[in-house]
Amino acid sequence: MMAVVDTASAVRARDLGKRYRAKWALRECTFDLPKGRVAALVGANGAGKTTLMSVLSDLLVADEGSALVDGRVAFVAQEKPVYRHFSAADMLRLGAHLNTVWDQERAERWLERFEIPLDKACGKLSGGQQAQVAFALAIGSRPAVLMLDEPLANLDPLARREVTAELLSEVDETGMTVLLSTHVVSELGGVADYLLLLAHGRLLAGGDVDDLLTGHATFVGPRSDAPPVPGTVVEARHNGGQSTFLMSLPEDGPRPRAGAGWVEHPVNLEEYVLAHLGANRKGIGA
Ligand SMILES: Nc1ncnc2c1ncn2[C@@H]1O[C@H](COP(=O)(O)OP(=O)(O)OP(=O)(O)O)[C@@H](O)[C@H]1O
Repeated sequence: MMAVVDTASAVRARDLGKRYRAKWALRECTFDLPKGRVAALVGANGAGKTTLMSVLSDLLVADEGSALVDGRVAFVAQEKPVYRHFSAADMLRLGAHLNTVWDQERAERWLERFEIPLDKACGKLSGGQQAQVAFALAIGSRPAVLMLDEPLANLDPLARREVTAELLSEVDETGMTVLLSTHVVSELGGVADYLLLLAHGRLLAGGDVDDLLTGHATFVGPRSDAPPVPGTVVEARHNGGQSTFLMSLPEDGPRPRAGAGWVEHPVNLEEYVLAHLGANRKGIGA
């Protein structure tokens, strides 16, 4: 992967595509991820999240398009690989040996923070604890861009909250950029400030979370086949005498207002993601 010089983007992808034999797993993927952000990569099973991260980390070669990453990348794969017979301390020694840049204190601090024993064989740690060792290794390598494939998957709810909080403070302290894939959309609020939404290998939406959410609204009112404002209906639900429309509002012109009887609500990140994924469930056809 070529390094980007003098740009505000940590990752720049242009028409990125990757196929496994004849089947495209990623197609026409274009986005700029600004530096210092925590970006959530979200999509259904098989949407192409791991493929995208693997291409950005140079583990896979793209079949079309280009990707530029600014600086060193650390990628923690879904399986959170650690050597079973190595202790956490051994893993950190390995990290120090393998990485040209290594911050032992930072890596140790992560393990201490999550009370991971340093001397126990990783094979005897729980899945969540092994994940913490893999995170500590990645953090210790002081990456410019940290990519985490399903970092929250093995963690209990409290650990999920603590890991995301720690990641935010690492971002604050180091200015690194984080790209994390997850299915735990309900816990992204206040964590991710950038969203990449994938469906069937294509990018449905990419951008600043606040911008994306501001451009959407939910309207609840009397049962109706048509929405109360112009725009694109992302999701419509009809319940008894009531209709609910989650709308993507027109980008140009003043913000539309619904007529009497309709109440407008802001859309949160989870509602946004679920509505868009639901709308694209049937497939796009690569
Ligand atoms: N090594 C491979 N060989 C063939 N097809 C593959 C391979 N890896 C992934 N695929 C296919 O590519 C598509 C994207 O897979 P990918 O693992 O990137 O999705 P994902 O969004 O990470 O899924 P999940 O949420 O289940 O981890 C899927 O259709 C998958 O079956």
